[in-house]
Amino acid sequence: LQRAPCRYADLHPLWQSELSVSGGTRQSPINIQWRDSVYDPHLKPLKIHYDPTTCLYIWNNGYSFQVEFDDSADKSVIMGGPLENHYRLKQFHFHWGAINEWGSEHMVDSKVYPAELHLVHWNPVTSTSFEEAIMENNGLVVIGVFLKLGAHHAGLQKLVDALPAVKHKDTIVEFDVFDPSCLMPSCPDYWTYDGSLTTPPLTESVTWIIKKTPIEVDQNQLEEFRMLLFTSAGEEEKRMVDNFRPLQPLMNRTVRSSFR
Ligand SMILES: COc1ccc2c(ccc[n+]2C(=O)c2ccc(S(N)(=O)=O)cc2)c1
Ligand SMILES: [Zn+2]
Repeated sequence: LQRAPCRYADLHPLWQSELSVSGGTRQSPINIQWRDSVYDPHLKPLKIHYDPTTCLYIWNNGYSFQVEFDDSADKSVIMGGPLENHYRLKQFHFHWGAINEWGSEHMVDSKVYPAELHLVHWNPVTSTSFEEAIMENNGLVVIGVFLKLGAHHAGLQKLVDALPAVKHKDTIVEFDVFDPSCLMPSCPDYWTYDGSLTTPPLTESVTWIIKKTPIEVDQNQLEEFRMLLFTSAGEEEKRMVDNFRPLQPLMNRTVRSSFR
């Protein structure tokens, strides 16, 4: 199913500036062709250790809602998989569509999901801060998890219940204890490839780890995402939907899989 015609003029200002990054050779998102991915037996299982007390707050940054974590120590970290060392969790956010027929950034054999979760981590060994890591070659690791329409997701509901408090751009609400591991599918299988941020500054600093198995969320939960606004209080309301970047060319890249 092709995506809705994506007229750049309709795009949120954030994306209007980027029709393509001049000279980009490893841009994201991409369509993962399962049969072209290469099984790599050297890929280790991904190890995730998130400390729920490092969760700080939720905020609406004008292109998604984002949950920020205290990344001042190695408390919420990932390691293993394709990674040389551990990476610290900085934030997670989502991308979604106006309707269930589209919304994810990555696709699998051209299959698009209604939403996609991104857990953003940075390399504290090669960088002293997230902001610095954004500019480093492999400064960031983003874990992508597809959301599909299905059963109610109890763990996600705690997030959904807080969304009305961050309806408008630049609003924030405290979010004390939350373990994002509850948003990970139990299946360990993933694809991995070298890519970029999918919003400006679009820097080519991301090792992507895309989980093969989606998590299930129900219709009401997706509709709560769609109640958020791109706009600040007092501005003419623009619903926060279709905050995904169009597919980017694979160019000279191979997608590796952790599974046969
Ligand atoms: C230097 O100025 C910056 C730096 C980073 C910014 C940003 C604006 C939005 C998101 N970020 C991000 O950190 C960011 C952007 C995209 C993604 S994504 N969708 O996971 O590729 C993750 C994180 C501006
Ligand atoms: Zn994202």
